[in-house]
Amino acid sequence: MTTLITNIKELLQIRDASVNKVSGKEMKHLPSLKNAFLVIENDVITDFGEMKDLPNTKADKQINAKGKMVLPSWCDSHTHIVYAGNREQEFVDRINGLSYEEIANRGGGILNSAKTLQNTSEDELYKQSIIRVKEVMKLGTGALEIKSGYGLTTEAELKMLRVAKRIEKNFPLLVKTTFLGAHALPSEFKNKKNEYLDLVINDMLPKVAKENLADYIDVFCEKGYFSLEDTERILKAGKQYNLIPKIHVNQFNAFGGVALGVKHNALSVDHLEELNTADITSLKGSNTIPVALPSCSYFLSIPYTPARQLIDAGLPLALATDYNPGSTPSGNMNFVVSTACIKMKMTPEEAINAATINGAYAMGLSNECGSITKGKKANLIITKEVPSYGFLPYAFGNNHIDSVILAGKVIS
Ligand SMILES: N=CN[C@@H](CCC(=O)O)C(=O)O
Ligand SMILES: [Zn+2]
Repeated sequence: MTTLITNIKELLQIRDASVNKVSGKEMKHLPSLKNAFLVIENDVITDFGEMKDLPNTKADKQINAKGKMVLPSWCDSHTHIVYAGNREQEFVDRINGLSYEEIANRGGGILNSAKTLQNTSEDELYKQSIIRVKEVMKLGTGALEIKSGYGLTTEAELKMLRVAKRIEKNFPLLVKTTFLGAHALPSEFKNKKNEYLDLVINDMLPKVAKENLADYIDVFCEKGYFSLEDTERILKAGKQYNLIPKIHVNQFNAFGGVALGVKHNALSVDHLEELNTADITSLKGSNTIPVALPSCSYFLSIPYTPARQLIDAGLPLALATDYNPGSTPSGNMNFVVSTACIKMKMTPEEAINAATINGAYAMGLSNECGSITKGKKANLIITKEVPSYGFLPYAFGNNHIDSVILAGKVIS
């Protein structure tokens, strides 16, 4: 099956296959072609160029993108999209003055979601989760990292990851899965943190690995959750099963989580709302990419990750949603890109780079998606008629997507 897209006003994010991420000043550039065509064979991009060089291709399907932009679909490298129920009541509690921390200390927060999920069947969890998956696909997401961490028992953690694997199998998205058994300390283990870590390491982890349920390992490294020592124990245990770290650090406190991630060759360190000079220094020269989650900052009214400091220090930066019921009940990457420009002073070029090629890197998918490159998956966004690509983050909150192509097929 050959699909030909013609008359593209501007084809964005054209990259050579050798580019796996962009850093520092390079993030200001978004290579593009004006008045372009693109050819898809089955699910892969096979050719593109300027309309004047359009080959005599026999296409089964032709799409006229006159006045429209085409760009790679969003790569959302940090989500908790598999969850049960919601935490709308906590949202109202916060409006009425309670803090995120106070709610968690009362047994709300992650433990609240875990209780709901433990009492939800695998089929029901799948049913609830795919509503969100279908919604984010329509919003232009073509690659999704999915974490466990709302199970907190062996059975429930495995249930979450099996649901994530079913999503991978049944949808045209690229999916990577992450085991986050150390997301919060269940109340049964109060004052017995080491016993819970033993359970994560000696029971959950071997079972996750045996069923091949995870690509990455994550820990919520934060005061009141898991310390540097706890995090290191988990990362070392994950290494025995070839699970690469992708960790939650510096959401509320900066105390060395970034350097620890770098030391353990983390693929990414995520959140970073609190960041100090030592954190930036430790990232320099490493293969670890920082990931910012602006929708979380927006929803919780906490600081935004200092994107300018990171990029101006020559580092790469990725953007993701953090879609979850507590701190970010939204999986809209378009909103993330706009918010990064508006609140984090990223340029449209930087934000689009961060949400595509760098997002793909942050989930180990740079060979498969994140740019318009021959041989990469045909996961694309076709915008409505817009004056320029900068209009996408500028006219925030509006839907600029005309259609989404995933694995070579128009899905909406
Ligand atoms: N910070 C840790 N985990 C999630 C949210 C947890 C929750 O409130 O459910 C996050 O990334 O924000
Ligand atoms: Zn998260």
